[in-house]
Amino acid sequence: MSEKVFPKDFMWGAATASYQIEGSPLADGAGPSIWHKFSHTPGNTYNGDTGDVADDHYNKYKEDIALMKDLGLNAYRFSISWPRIFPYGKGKINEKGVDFYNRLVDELLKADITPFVTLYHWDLPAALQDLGGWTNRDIAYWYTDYADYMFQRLGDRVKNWITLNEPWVMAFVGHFMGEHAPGMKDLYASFSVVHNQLRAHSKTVKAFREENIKEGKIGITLSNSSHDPATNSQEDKDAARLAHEWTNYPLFLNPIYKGEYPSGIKEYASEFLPHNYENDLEEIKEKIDFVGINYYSGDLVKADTKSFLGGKTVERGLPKTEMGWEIYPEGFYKILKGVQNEYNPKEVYVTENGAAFDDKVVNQGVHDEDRIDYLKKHLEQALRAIQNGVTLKGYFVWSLLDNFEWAWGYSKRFGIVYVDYKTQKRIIKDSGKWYSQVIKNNSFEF
Ligand SMILES: N=[N+]=NCCCCNC(=O)[C@@H]1[C@H]2[C@H](O)[C@@H](O)[C@H](O)[C@@H](CO)[C@@H]12
Repeated sequence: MSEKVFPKDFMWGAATASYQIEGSPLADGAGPSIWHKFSHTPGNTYNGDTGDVADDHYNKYKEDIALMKDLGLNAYRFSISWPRIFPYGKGKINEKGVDFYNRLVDELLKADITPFVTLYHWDLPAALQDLGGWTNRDIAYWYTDYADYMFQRLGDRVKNWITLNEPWVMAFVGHFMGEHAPGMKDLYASFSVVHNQLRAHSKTVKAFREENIKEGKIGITLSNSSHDPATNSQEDKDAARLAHEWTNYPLFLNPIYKGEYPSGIKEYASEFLPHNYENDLEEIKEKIDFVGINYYSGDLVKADTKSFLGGKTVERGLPKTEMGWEIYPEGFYKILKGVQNEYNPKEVYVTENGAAFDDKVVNQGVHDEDRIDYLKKHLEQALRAIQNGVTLKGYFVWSLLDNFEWAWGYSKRFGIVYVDYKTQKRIIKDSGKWYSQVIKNNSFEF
């Protein structure tokens, strides 16, 4: 393999999420999600932005799939909105909700685009939050019933499934920092949410195996930031390792692959884990087919007794994206290589990588050289990882379209396609044209 070309059959895609792009959150019998309620609660999002319209993808999906085809994508990662299927989370089924995803999948297959379906990308049915949401142990059953129903309805055409998107962010940003739905600030709740997501994930993997979906594969998508010690001191090294075990893939892959939480979590955070959590570990240890890795940035960690798990992040002084995240492509390699070394997964997919920049339309175009530079530098590290033994099979850029960036609303643009929210017009950015060339050449050099 030449040093700049990706393996033959490497998968090139783009990723999105239901609440961030679809709009029409309550259309055709759908129930409200916790993000519908959170964004409609004053003060929770920038400018009071909500997902009521977003990219209007619920109505414009055919146009957007034609865009994906123009770009030459051979895969597309999207999420299903649970409350469109089960408006109250369980019980009554909303056929019109199922019908939307049936039409979406059929249109993708017509365009020769492989669907990668995320079953949960944070939009929990609000009715389940009223019962405690992810802090209620019974959610493992409610979620598995929902997932199994989707396997039955779409499994004949959808072969690649992701159980959960970024369970760490949902657990801690949503239940400890309070900046995401459901807006809780309770460390004990956060660790219960970690544990119940793992229980739900593994029960669902078991149900998936029983559905016996021909050539079906199932995995999980995890958020990661590359944490390096601020100095060579033992305190900083220990703090960086703990930050890694807590916020990155080990918190979930250790239980899934090894049947136990990372040693640092057991040593320094066991008081926050649910009572008798050990009784669930055997069941959580359920084989998966691939690991999904999300990566955006890296940071330095400095020992700090006042911070949770004794470490605080400090900056390197590197250039930043519009999110204020430092651009650290080497960290991408470290995370990918680390997953392979520690768990040796059969397959790895980059399920999200991308950046927000201050995109402007100039002469009907968006000349986002900064995003091209970011993507190129990260793809170089992804190829380096493959050349060093990482079983990386595909890459999904975040995101296809500018979209609702959670608490930041529409103020941050991650798309390779610009969305004019006043007119809903799409404009392929220079980065989208560049990415289209990457796919055509299977290389970032052409
Ligand atoms: N470990 N750790 N990390 C904390 C760092 C979290 C950084 N933000 C993300 O990962 C979210 C992910 C989300 O899937 C998508 O829905 C968001 O739109 C993107 C962009 O924000 C990214």
